[in-house]
Amino acid sequence: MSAIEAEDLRASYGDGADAEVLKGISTSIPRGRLTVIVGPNGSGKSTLLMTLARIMAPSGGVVRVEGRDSAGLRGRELARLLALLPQEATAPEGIRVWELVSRGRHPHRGFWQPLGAEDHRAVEEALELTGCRELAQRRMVELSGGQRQRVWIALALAQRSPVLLLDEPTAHLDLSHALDVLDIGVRLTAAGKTVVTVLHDLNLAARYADRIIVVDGGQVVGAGAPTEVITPELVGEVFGVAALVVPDPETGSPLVVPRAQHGPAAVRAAVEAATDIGGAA
Ligand SMILES: Nc1ncnc2c1ncn2[C@@H]1O[C@H](COP(=O)(O)OP(=O)(O)OP(=O)(O)O)[C@@H](O)[C@H]1O
Repeated sequence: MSAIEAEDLRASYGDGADAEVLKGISTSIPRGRLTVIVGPNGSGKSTLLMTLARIMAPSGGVVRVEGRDSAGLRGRELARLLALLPQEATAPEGIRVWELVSRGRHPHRGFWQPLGAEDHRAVEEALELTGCRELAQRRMVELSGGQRQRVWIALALAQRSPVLLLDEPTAHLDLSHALDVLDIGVRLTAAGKTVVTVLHDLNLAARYADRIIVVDGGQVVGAGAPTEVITPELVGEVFGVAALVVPDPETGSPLVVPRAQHGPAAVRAAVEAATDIGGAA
């Protein structure tokens, strides 16, 4: 069964046909798998996640989370099923890491209710999984961009919802930490959770995804296993980049290699050709 199903999902940031950003998305997110959403800047990926999480109300269509129509769920009920790490989260001024991560426990208790033993365990586990234990007493403002990002992931994990939506969780992370975050995603799916993440790096997407969903112009233009979806045609049509797609020699997952017509040699040749033309004129 699917963890999430969207049917003809629509969303707008204003009135009028031009304002529609999601233009009838129908897709399913398999339970217990890692699904990666890719697509060009501005294609609607964040809007899709926010609409699935009901941070943003859809203008049409249906979202079912764990079989339940999300429109009929109260905020706290939905938060117990699904956690969203938005692209740009802002921490309250002066807050320390432990306290911020503990806020992930709000859906499980009254706002003013003190944390119980289970809440403490969930926070500690989330800090451990994200390698943030040693940061627990630091203030968010003192951390590097990458450290902060891991704390935000810990906050989403502390919610202990079966479905986790992560909007570009590897932004600001160096390669090693990006791989760590995606490895956490795999570990979570091995434990039965459903993870959906937006990524820009097609090679990491292809390596980690059980399923890739490609969004372009507010519509799903491809979905399936990485080897089915990541093709030179798709990379050309959706991202406007001429590329070779070759199998990773170790894992077999598709590797996207931009063609030699992009890159310094090609740019220098073009500049030289333009200068020659200029000189001849
Ligand atoms: N608050 C807003 N008000 C008006 N338009 C918005 C708002 N947020 C996003 N948009 C527009 O909606 C479209 C989709 O934006 P969205 O952030 O969902 O794209 P994205 O695929 O996540 O982009 P990126 O890869 O750059 O993060 C874009 O055209 C964007 O300009």
